[in-house]
Amino acid sequence: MTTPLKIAVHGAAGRMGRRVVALASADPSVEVTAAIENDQHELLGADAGELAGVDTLDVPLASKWPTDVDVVIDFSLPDAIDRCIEKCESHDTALVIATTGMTDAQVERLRDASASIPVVWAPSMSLAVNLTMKLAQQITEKLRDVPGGLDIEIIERHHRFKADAPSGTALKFGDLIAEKLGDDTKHVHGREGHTGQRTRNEIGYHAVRVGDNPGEHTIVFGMLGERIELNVAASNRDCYAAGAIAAAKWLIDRPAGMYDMFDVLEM
Ligand SMILES: NC(=O)C1=CN([C@@H]2O[C@H](COP(=O)(O)OP(=O)(O)OC[C@H]3O[C@@H](n4cnc5c(N)ncnc54)[C@H](OP(=O)(O)O)[C@@H]3O)[C@@H](O)[C@H]2O)C=CC1
Ligand SMILES: O=C(O)C1=N[C@H](C(=O)O)C[C@H](O)C1
Repeated sequence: MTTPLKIAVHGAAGRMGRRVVALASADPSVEVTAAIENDQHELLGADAGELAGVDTLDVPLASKWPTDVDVVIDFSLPDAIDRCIEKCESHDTALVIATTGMTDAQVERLRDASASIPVVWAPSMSLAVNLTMKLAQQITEKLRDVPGGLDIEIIERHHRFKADAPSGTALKFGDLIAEKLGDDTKHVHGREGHTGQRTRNEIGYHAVRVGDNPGEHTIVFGMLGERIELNVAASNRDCYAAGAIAAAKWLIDRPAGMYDMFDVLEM
């Protein structure tokens, strides 16, 4: 039997961190060896397995950076990202980064780090979401020049606790669609007041925050006379956690570089 992959979960007490710990603890090919949290967290010292609702793992929630780790899986906050990148770089540890809402400077920093460590960065680790992104690109390509014009709007729905808007996934859908629409695409966030008619080259974004929705994206392709709507909705967070663990396993054999879930899923 091969040695399990040693994983550290960054943001381990969060909604996503707990699901990564739970799924990883049921997978014999990986082992959670560290659970990282901020140094003020009220649950520091608690067992990561118990927090995740599974067996005791003898892995305490800690803020100190671990040394003996193969891959860090991050689901945290933009404020926590700089340290995470710096530590992975200095410890030569592969990094799966799932946090959304990073600044442009943080993305640049991540790209710099990927010169020396392998990184998977994706706003959605879900297989279904990534497949839907490809479908959205295909539909855009086919309908782009339809007589009467094509209007594309992105509606995302998430739980009331989400801190960033629009979702990282909605923004990625928009970027991928814009690649097919052309360079003059405008990204318009919500509408209010006397906006005038919709222009031809815009993508509209609408962020809905309701209850405990774990993530839903609808891409509307509106034409004169008919409409397509692509909808992809999570019913729980395990699609993201499973995708992140798959990314960690895939990443361990890769050279330094910046990868995404299209690479992991071979799409
Ligand atoms: N790519 C993907 O597939 C997905 C991405 N996400 C993204 O993942 C991120 C986390 O989501 P979610 O789990 O719902 O959020 P939570 O707020 O539930 O979890 C974030 C965790 O990170 C912790 N944290 C804060 N600061 C630090 C630090 N310095 N070091 C380590 N941990 C820290 C938080 O602690 P505290 O509570 O004390 O602040 C919290 O426990 C979001 O950006 C979200 O958009 C979510 C789902 C899927
Ligand atoms: O915060 C969340 O919950 C999610 N965030 C990610 C995003 O911003 O795209 C992914 C998923 O939709 C859940």
